[in-house]
Amino acid sequence: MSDDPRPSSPGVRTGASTGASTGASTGARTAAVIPAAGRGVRLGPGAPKALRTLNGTPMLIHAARAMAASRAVSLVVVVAPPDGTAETKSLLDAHALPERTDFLVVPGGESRQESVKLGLDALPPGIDIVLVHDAARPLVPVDTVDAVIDAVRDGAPAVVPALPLADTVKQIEPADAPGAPEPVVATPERSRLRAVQTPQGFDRDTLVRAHETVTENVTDDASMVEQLGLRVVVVPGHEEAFKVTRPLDLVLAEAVLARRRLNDGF
Ligand SMILES: Nc1ccn([C@@H]2O[C@H](COP(=O)(O)OP(=O)(O)OP(=O)(O)O)[C@@H](O)[C@H]2O)c(=O)n1
Ligand SMILES: C[C@](O)(CO)[C@H](O)COP(=O)(O)O
Repeated sequence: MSDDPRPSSPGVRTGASTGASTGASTGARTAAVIPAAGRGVRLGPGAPKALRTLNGTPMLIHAARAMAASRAVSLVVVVAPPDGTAETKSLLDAHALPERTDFLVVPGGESRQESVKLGLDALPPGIDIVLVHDAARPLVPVDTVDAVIDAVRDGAPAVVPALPLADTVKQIEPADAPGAPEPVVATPERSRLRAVQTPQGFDRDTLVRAHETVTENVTDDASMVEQLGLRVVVVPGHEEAFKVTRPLDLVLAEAVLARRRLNDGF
C-alpha cells in the first residue's frame, strides 16, 4: 500500500523545461537538483529506477520530499528520464509535496554528469547554493541536508556528506586473463577513507564552472570541484542516506520506512 494516500495536491507547481518555474524565488537562495534519469541497470529489469516504488511511493517522490523537507530549499529541479518527463510531472502533481517549494522537471542525459549539467542549466537567477541529490538516495534525513547547506553557507565551496567505511578496502590491478584472480597492489589506510553520499552542496558559481571545465566522466560532482583545485569538505553522512543500487537495497529501504512508521507511532 502507498504510504501517501492523499490525492493530487493542487499546490504542486511543476514548470516547463525552459527553466521558467512558476514562482521560484521569493527569497529563494538554495535549490536542489535531483538527477533521476538513470535506468537502474544494477537493480534489474523494470521501470527506470527513480520511478520504482518503495512502499507504493516512487523513489523520486521520496527524494523530492527529502529535499523539500529542508526549509532552506525553495526549488527542486528534477532531471527525468528523457522519455519520462510527462510521467514525472504527473507523479509530482499527484503526490503531496510542501507548498512552499517549487518543482521543475527537465529531461536528462546519457550520464549522471550530463543530467546534472542539464539541471544546472535550468536554474533561474537568484539561486546561490545548489544541492545535487541522487533520486537513488530516497531516504536521506533532513538533518543531513541541512548540515550540508549550513557548511556551504559557512563558506565551503563544496560539501559532501560521508561515512567511515565498515570494510577494509583493497586496491587491485586488472586480472591477467578473464576469470583469473585480481592481484592486490595496496591497502589504503581505512581511517582516512570516507564513503561519500548525497546531497552534495555547492556554491552555485563553483559548480557551474566545474561542469563547464571538467570534460572527463566522473562519478560525483565534488570530484569536479577538486579538479579545479578548490576546497571540498566532508560533513557527517547518515546510514539511511544509502544509495538504492541493487535488489537487496530495496528490501533495506522498505525496512527503514517500516522502522520510521513504528517510531512515528502509526
Ligand atoms: N544518465 C543518468 C544516469 C544516472 N542518473 C541518476 O544519477 C543517480 C545515481 O546514479 P545510479 O545510482 O548509478 O543510477 P543508475 O545510473 O540509474 O544505475 P545503474 O548504473 O545501475 O544503471 C540516480 O538517481 C540516477 O537516476 C541520471 O540522472 N542520468
Ligand atoms: C554521487 C554518488 O552517489 C556518491 O556516492 C555516486 O558516486 C554515484 O555513483 P554511480 O556510479 O552513479 O552509482
